[in-house]
Amino acid sequence: MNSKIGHLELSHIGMDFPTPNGPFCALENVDLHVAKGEFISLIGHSGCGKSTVLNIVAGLYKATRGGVIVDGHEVDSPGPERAVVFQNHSLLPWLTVYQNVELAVKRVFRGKKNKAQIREWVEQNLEMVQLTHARDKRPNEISGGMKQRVGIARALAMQPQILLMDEPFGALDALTRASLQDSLMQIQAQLGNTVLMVTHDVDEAVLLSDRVVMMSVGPRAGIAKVMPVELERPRHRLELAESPAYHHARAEILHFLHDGHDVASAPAQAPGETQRDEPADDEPAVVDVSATVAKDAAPPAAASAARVEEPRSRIFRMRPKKIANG
Ligand SMILES: Nc1ncnc2c1ncn2[C@@H]1O[C@H](COP(=O)(O)OP(=O)(O)OP(=O)(O)O)[C@@H](O)[C@H]1O
Repeated sequence: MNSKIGHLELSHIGMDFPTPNGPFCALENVDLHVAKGEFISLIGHSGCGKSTVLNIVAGLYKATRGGVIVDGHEVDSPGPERAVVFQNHSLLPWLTVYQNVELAVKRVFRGKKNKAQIREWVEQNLEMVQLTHARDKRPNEISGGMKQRVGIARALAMQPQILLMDEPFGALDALTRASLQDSLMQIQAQLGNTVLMVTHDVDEAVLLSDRVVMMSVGPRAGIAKVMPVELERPRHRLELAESPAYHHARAEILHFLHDGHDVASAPAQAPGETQRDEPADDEPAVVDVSATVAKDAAPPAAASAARVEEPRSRIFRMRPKKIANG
């Protein structure tokens, strides 16, 4: 990998989604500079626009305003320098573990690696996520954690300068999640990829990130706060459980989420736009509130996963979004 590349810039990004009631402004003025090799987590209440930001950076969505710049060049479509890992691992079910990784490697390195080099590279990446023993199994024969490791191996095998992860460990049990988080920290330390990860997990954000980017609640969501995580690397979760700096960082995020950063922080509605913080008559409203975040705001002594499921403040979500397939 070229060690000088991987700088990512989100410049004044705005995103309007068309809806039957007019455009819905999901994001407004999202600005972020990510240095090469930096690990950034995006955190915020459900529906605030985290995945939209990630999909725009991946080139799966095109921003309505502003744009994404990678190493000085604007990008608005997917590219091999930006690999995506989704929560649902999106493997091809008829291919083996080996073949799923091989397919991506062949696409990226066609004409640059010969057959033997491709084989060696696929094997090396499977070894990195400790899946050599399962190389000939198909996705339906392996566990969720293993599938997610295949997705990570496949993404890393493309040698992306930028790794984009949308809740990559969200569907896994706590032990598998912890083990994959540790592997990711080791791999990233080794390869120096720039990482942008969406998560709901406060502990995960603090453990893995150099900076945690906290988003306001939409519509017109944006970056409300950026918190540097000043914990030395390599990081070890058991040692962090004793670290006041770790608990301080964790508490800062929990307070941010608990305090709610919603429409109050949004500018006035633009002419011709439909305000979408109230549901249309035909739209099922997901209303929540309450205790879930408050529960997480308890003293973090256990240092276990604190997932923020729903906002404290009353919000309405739009109808189910389309799923982006990478
Ligand atoms: N394709 C789409 N069409 C219309 N609205 C969309 C679309 N995709 C997302 N939205 C809306 O944009 C807002 C941001 O959605 P997004 O999925 O980015 O939020 P999120 O923070 O990732 O949510 P979660 O944490 O629940 O996954 C939401 O109100 C959502 O309903």
